[in-house]
Amino acid sequence: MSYSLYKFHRKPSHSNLKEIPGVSIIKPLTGLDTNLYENLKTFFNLQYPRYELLFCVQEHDNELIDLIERLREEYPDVDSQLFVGSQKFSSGDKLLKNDTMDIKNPKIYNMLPAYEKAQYPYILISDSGLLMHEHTLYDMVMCMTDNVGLVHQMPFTCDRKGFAASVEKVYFGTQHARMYMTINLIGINCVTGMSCLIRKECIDRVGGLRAFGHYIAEDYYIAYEVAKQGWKLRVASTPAQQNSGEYSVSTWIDRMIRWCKLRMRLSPLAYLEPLQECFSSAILAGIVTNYLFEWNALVVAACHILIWFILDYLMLRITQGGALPFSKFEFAIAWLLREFSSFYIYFKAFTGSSIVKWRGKEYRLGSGTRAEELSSLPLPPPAPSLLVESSSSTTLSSSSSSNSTLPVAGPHLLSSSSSSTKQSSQLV
Ligand SMILES: CCCCCCCC/C=C\CCCCCCCC(=O)N[C@@H](CO)[C@H](O)/C=C/CCCCCCCCCCCCC
Ligand SMILES: O=c1ccn([C@@H]2O[C@H](COP(=O)(O)OP(=O)(O)O[C@H]3OC[C@@H](O)[C@H](O)[C@H]3O)[C@@H](O)[C@H]2O)c(=O)[nH]1
Repeated sequence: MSYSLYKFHRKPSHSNLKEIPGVSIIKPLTGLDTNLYENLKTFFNLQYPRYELLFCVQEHDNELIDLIERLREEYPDVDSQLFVGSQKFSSGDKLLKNDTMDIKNPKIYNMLPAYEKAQYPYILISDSGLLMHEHTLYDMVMCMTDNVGLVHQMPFTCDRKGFAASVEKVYFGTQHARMYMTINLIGINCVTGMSCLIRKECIDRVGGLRAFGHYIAEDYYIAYEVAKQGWKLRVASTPAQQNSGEYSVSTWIDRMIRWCKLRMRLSPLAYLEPLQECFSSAILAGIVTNYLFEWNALVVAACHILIWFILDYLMLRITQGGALPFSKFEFAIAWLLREFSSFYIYFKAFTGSSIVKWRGKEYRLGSGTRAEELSSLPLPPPAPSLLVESSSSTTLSSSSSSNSTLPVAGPHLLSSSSSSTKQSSQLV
């Protein structure tokens, strides 16, 4: 709690904006979410001197493309490009079908062409459901001091209507925030890839984003690699504002089961997670104090739960940085539901199959979240080349990939060499 209080919602230090490096913001998109227009719009309004927006549409979707085009027309001064999935890999490119066959992570697959085109030294991987405050990019860059290689936002949520939104906010602002901040405070890699500002050189050094394509938990491996190269990982001063329009308690539970399955394969410590929940630790505290001091176990457990509940409320207020959008009564109900549903989530993750469903596709998780897809990714078509639509013109580009060595199983990556060249020419 103290670390969050120290970390969050602080004003960034002032510095000479001209010295700030450019940022290539990669937005992997899969579908038309209710809030997508509103969310993407915030990226065109960022108060930052030099950035480009690289939109990646996984599969051809006219409505989604129209929405992005509308925004790009509204903001002609913002440098942006659109990469459409079905047109991105071609026989004409050096990034050939065979080179992409080993990429199982669909988010990585989707982002590849944008990464190849990114022109700035920093890249920001930013998930589709995020809304960004106009100063957040600047704040994140300010956190990227000389020894820092990756700045990540702790996942949190915007204020949205409905009980499901309250449950999500309570989860991300209490249990998740507590663990996320604690683990980061003690310097262990705990990075969620929802909103990550990364020095591009760190990724280039291992052959580009494709080097992480084997794993579903690409975020963990990216952070692992950055740290291995001697850089520090830092939590940003503002939490990520998830603002997806499609949410419900069951969607949240399914997502948490998927995340838990990932963590189980990243660290055996994940199996101890149930022990750090309020009710299980209350039972343990009751038993232990009864054994040691003969205290009344029920009273100890009740006090434990009450104190925990109050501290969780404070933690949520700290993460929110202001008033909550629901009453204390609603907080209590959402908190109880969150606490009890956690055991269901652990049970399903620990005892369920190794298959996870992500955006309609299924993947079998192997060791270290190494993935084997059960429903295939869209294969590269025999089209002439990679189509890139830029804000000023439409260009035909050929991109190249590296001859990188890909990560090995388990939470370790092998360093590899990389070489990449880029060319582009006007479309006639
Ligand atoms: C007696 C109590 C023992 C408590 C042991 C607690 C072990 C906790 C382990 C993990 C909790 C992490 C929760 C953070 C949220 C991560 C969200 C997430 O799942 N994100 C995934 C999807 O984006 C992502 O791929 C994973 C990222 C990081 C996973 C980190 C796993 C290693 C954790 C090792 C922790 C040791 C902590 C010990 C200290 C308190
Ligand atoms: O098939 C897919 C799935 C997802 N994505 C993109 O990946 C991003 C995250 O997807 P979701 O919002 O569905 O999933 P999550 O929030 O659970 O992802 C999170 O957990 C898993 C990690 O690997 C991700 O880095 C992290 O963002 C979105 O921008 C989405 O559009 C793809 O581009 N293709």
